[in-house]
Amino acid sequence: MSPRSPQLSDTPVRFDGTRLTLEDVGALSRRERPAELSPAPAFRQRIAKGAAFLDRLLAEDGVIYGVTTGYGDSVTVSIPPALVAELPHHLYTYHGIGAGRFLTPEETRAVLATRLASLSQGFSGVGVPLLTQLELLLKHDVLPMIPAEGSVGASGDLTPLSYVAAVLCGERDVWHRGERKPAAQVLKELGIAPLKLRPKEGLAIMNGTAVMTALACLAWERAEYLSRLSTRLTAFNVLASAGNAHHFDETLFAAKPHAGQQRVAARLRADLVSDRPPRNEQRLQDRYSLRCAPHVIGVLEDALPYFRTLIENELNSANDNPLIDPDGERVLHGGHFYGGHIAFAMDGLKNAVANVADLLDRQLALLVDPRFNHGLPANLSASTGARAAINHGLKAAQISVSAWTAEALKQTMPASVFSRSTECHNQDKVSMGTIAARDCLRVLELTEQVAAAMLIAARQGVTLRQRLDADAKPGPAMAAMHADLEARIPLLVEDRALDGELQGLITAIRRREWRLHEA
Ligand SMILES: N[C@@H](Cc1ccc(O)cc1)C(=O)O
Repeated sequence: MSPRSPQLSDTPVRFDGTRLTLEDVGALSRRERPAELSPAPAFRQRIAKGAAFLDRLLAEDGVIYGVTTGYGDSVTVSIPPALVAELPHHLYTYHGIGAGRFLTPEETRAVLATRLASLSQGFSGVGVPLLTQLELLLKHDVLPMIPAEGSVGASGDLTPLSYVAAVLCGERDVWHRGERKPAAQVLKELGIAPLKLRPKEGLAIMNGTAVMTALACLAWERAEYLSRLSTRLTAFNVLASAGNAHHFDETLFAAKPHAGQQRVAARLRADLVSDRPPRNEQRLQDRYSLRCAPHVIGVLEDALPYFRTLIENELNSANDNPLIDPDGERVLHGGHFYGGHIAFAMDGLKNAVANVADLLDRQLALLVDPRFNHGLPANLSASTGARAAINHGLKAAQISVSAWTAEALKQTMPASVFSRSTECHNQDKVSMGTIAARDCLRVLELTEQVAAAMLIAARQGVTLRQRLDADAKPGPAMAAMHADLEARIPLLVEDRALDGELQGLITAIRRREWRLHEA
């Protein structure tokens, strides 16, 4: 089985207000495709029209929230005309209080793309130069250093996005060509003039859901792959532990009409070539972690399309405040920066993924235990004879899997229920969507570790089963994957440290190197 190469393509992801997919964001985040702001005159005119309307309104002495007033609860403070131009720069300046880890380069590119998608809707009253500046950051891979913590997710992601706003204006630090540098220096080297924000542009950049939505796009792709991978791993575990393929019978699953669950069962049938599976003489019904695998993975599989809709609707939304209607020439004051849908999607996704980690952990517990694995050696050690006594096989790998699973399960507390009133009670109900998205990424990371260890167990367990039973044969796709695993991981006979191999497998999972049940 040859590893899948990155899906590089010259076809740009075009920003013109038409619908983007989360795969578009994923491709931009990995630099598999370039970004392009549409040059179409109609698109650019529409953007310019909103900005021109805002200028006119301002000249006619209109009162516009966040342009001629203070921010948030300070809406009652009027800004003297002479200071209006300085206001947007104050917004990002006082929000420069983020903390925690920095977003990764991939996450940061996804944030830039997601903000550009929102502003390209043409409802934010920004000028074309702001959009062009975001496009340039993506093009030249100039990545604002964005601290991950400090957003309540319902004035959008104000504090983390202040780092984007500041960099567009040549302030704070960026990650560029593998180094942290001052934004001013990098923009200068690239011949990019720092932006001077127009009225409302600070709010347009910051008062939205781009950080949580970007993280959600990346999380969804990882979860989708884990759904397929955990199905394949289950098939390996059924084969290795001489379990029953008849638990995944087509008629059985037709009687319970969850489409995703049915899909998982069909994938297991294909892997286990079990149209008419033999009855296992050792045990008529397997334990739940095998028998109910479609019922656990199926929850994730059934939730994914719904979560995709939520994430992509947010991605393709104007989510700042106020919105500027360029056609109706109205300023629409609302609360589209509220990230409730992403919060719900990420709280739900982390729960479904952590349940899969738990399922795999239980499967491994059965597989390494000679009381449950139907004839395989303890800890799947392949060592025989006198040396068998000192070799411990996958004992520590299984303990690690238990630790990672416990940590994943611990992250599943919903973030959205921890709303608290903040900012002088202007933001008195907030989404916590960014925290939910970060939790979800952590759960994914831990579950990928679990899955990587399970790949080692699958390689070992299937080889050992086939030594006992030459008829234990998987379907062709699964056989090819086992051969690939044999090439990657030498059979564990004498004890060795497995961390290097584990890391290699984690990387392979992140790169989605195995094609799994693709149509
Ligand atoms: N999201 C707030 C705006 C806001 C911006 C910056 C803040 O520091 C606080 C609040 C609103 O539109 O009501």
